[in-house]
Amino acid sequence: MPQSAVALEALFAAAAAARARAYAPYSRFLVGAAIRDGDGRIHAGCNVENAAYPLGTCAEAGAIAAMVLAGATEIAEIAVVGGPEHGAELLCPPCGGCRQKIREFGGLTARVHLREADGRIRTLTLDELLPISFGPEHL
Ligand SMILES: O=c1ccn([C@H]2C[C@H](O)[C@@H](CO)O2)c(=O)[nH]1
Ligand SMILES: [Zn+2]
Repeated sequence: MPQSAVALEALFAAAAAARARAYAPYSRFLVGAAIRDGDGRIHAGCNVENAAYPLGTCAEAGAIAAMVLAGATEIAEIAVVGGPEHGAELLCPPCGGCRQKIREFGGLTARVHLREADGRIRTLTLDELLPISFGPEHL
């Protein structure tokens, strides 16, 4: 079934609103992510950096934590937006660690939506972003 453009717009709007809350005083690269769970609910997160640099967390991790706190454990789709604080939005693909975190709750079929600098939306499955991956069913 083709996805409604309105529903996708709502997911990107939630990701952009989360990005506006990002705490990124060190990289000054602001990221927002929004998940639609298996029940259609949206959960968002932003990156949160730390003076002890490696302790910073990605926006996707924040959105996953919000989803789990809300009682959901299935990622149907996730939108990610990012870019420098004082500059145009850029394509912001999830880092390797975030791909694995999405894998935990989204399986191979979770859809990952990214937005190009020109506004064009690119959609990939988790399996395309993280082929031959390790997941909960291996244990
Ligand atoms: O998947 C990613 C990759 C990077 N960042 C954040 C981490 C850091 O705060 C900033 C620059 O790496 O972007 C995310 O939020 N998600
Ligand atoms: Zn990440």
